[in-house]
Amino acid sequence: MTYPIRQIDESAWPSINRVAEEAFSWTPAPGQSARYKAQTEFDRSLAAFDGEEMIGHTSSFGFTMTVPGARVPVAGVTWVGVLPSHRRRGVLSSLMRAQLADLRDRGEHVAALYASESSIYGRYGYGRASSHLSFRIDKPGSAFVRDWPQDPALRIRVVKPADVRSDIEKLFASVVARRPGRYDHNAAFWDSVLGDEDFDQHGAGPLRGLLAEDDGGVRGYALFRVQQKWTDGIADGELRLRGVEATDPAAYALLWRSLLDRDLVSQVVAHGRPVDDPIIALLADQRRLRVAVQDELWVRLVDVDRALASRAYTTPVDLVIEVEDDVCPWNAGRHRLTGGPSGATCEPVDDAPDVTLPVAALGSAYLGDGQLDEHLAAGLLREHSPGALRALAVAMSWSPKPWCGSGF
Ligand SMILES: CC(=O)SCCNC(=O)CCNC(=O)[C@H](O)C(C)(C)COP(=O)(O)OP(=O)(O)OC[C@H]1O[C@@H](n2cnc3c(N)ncnc32)[C@H](O)[C@@H]1OP(=O)(O)O
Repeated sequence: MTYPIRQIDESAWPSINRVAEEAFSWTPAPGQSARYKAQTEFDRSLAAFDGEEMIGHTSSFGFTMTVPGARVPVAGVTWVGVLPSHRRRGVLSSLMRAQLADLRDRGEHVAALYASESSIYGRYGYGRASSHLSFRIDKPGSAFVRDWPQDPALRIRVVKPADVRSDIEKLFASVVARRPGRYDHNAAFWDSVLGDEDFDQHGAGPLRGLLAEDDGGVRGYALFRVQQKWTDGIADGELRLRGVEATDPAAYALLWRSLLDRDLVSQVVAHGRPVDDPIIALLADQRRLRVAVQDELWVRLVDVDRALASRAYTTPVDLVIEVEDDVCPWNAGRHRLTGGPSGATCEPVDDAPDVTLPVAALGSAYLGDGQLDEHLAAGLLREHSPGALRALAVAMSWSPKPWCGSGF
């Protein structure tokens, strides 16, 4: 049985909400549903119907995202859900195909998402494009290395985050282009983070903030909550990091030092941090960082030629890539990629291929995470010209490592 898919508008919000509440077993906090509605780009929303009943939904945000050497439009896919009554009947597959075709019609060539489960999106040509860390640092033993960067001009200011919104927005805008995977945050994003309407859901008090600044202005901020706790009469609080950004290493280090030194706190817990977070190098005893790694962004090249031509490459590259793509058949075939640090071209050709890759492998390498190396070592990719895959893997890798840091 197939279920028709239609673009929807704002009037469908109660149905979208219902699909999300049931699919995710989600109970919106007061005000949360209205906020999500305000963020939804209805002209980018598609739904599947069984008669009059909405049974599945997907949407996307129109982002500008940093990629190696450039900033490009990216569809940030979100709100994907299918009613429990209609699971495993191909509804998601139909929605994904319709969404990718729609993005192509709009002239958008890259899609990205955070997956609720990592086994879902590979079949639609998405590849794991970045990873992130969750970690806990116990305060005792959290000393920094002896030569950690310190700037006597810097000072810490305790703030209520909503009161310094423009400082926070400006600071974030100044760092967003530094690392692939980061996207511009609009007013609705900051409303949601700094408005802190659902703070009681976190069980750790309101959002708190610190600014690192000197006479010239703000050089960094940290956002966090603190869960108060006493164990056997001893202060045992937990500081939960929401975000920390800085323009320079000294400001970053000072913010972290202030978080780790907070009174009545025995540990700092952070989720969704970059795999090369400088805090790792700052800690003198790195075993104090109890860490877990997980997939973060999944990337899909909607239009292989335009996507590959939109980024820069670490080393010169000139290869014919044969792409396998049964979900977006317009991508299937051979493409010559010619490029280097200052840009690239990519065009369809009939020449003999140097490598054959599933489109998901290109998605996983797109932001520079070096995933092609892993796929190569795992024996998952085919090369026809010896050394071609290694050359492509090196060219597509990038420093710093990609990281998004803000789920959507
Ligand atoms: C970007 C985001 O929004 S991520 C959020 C995704 N949504 C959720 O996690 C909410 C809860 N889950 C759901 O709503 C649904 O189960 C969905 C959206 C994950 C799947 O929807 P369905 O309509 O059941 O998927 P559909 O029937 O099209 O399945 C297609 C294929 O994916 C597989 N699949 C579906 N869900 C999952 C899953 N959670 N894990 C692994 N495989 C899955 C199916 O087995 C099927 O495999 P096949 O192609 O080999 O036959």
